[in-house]
Amino acid sequence: MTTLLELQGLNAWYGESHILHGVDMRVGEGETITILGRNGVGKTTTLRTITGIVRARKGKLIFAGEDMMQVPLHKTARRGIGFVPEERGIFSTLTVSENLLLPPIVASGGLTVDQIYELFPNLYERRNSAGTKLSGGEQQMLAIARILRTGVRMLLLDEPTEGLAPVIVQRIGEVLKQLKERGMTILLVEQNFRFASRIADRFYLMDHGQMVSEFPVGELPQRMDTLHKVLGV
Ligand SMILES: Nc1ncnc2c1ncn2[C@@H]1O[C@H](COP(=O)(O)OP(=O)(O)OP(=O)(O)O)[C@@H](O)[C@H]1O
Repeated sequence: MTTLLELQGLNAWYGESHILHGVDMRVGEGETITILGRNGVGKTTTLRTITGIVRARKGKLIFAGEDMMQVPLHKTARRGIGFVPEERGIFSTLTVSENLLLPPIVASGGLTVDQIYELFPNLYERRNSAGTKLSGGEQQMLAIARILRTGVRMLLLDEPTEGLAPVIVQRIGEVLKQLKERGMTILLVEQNFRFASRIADRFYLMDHGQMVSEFPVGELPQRMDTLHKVLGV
């Protein structure tokens, strides 16, 4: 499998705070990877460092063969990395369809608005509703949907199921599966094992700003006891 994203010895800082202490990770083209770890170990910071939002960083960060350390923040999306942050970033005064059309197209091959509405029928029903009127689940779907239009090659998702009802979590899982079938590469930070085990090919376990283990989804059952201990869930 071709490597799409590679991190080697990645370090990152917020001011004086050293948060990532040499992260090593590889994501193959078309793979779905989940990062697990307790609160505060650096999962979100890993995603923010990959996207270039965190600039105080050192180490190797290669995306599609290109050294991303040299790419300015405003150009990272154009390289094909789409980030859905935990706070979702929906514009509350704009309608669903206006939110959808906001991010610029960065490459061909993205979904059309019609394809997006096919994938998210509830967003079609709410296309004229303002962002403020949406439920948490609808906001999460809109945050994912609007990136699909842009033609990115890789989706970074930060805890997409947090605080959502089981039926919505299931729907988001189905959408991610369909995206995977279309060849999308997905990197997910997620606490919900059950959700993650339905879509992930591999897992990385993070602790103290490093990846401490890596395993395929098939090994999840025998690792459950250790994971429960490490994650405290
Ligand atoms: N903007 C910031 N400035 C300074 N420190 C930060 C900032 N954001 C996060 N941190 C700190 O960096 C560390 C790692 O945070 P991060 O959000 O990456 O953890 P996480 O594994 O994603 O956990 P969580 O699930 O709680 O978000 C934490 O100690 C956190 O307090």
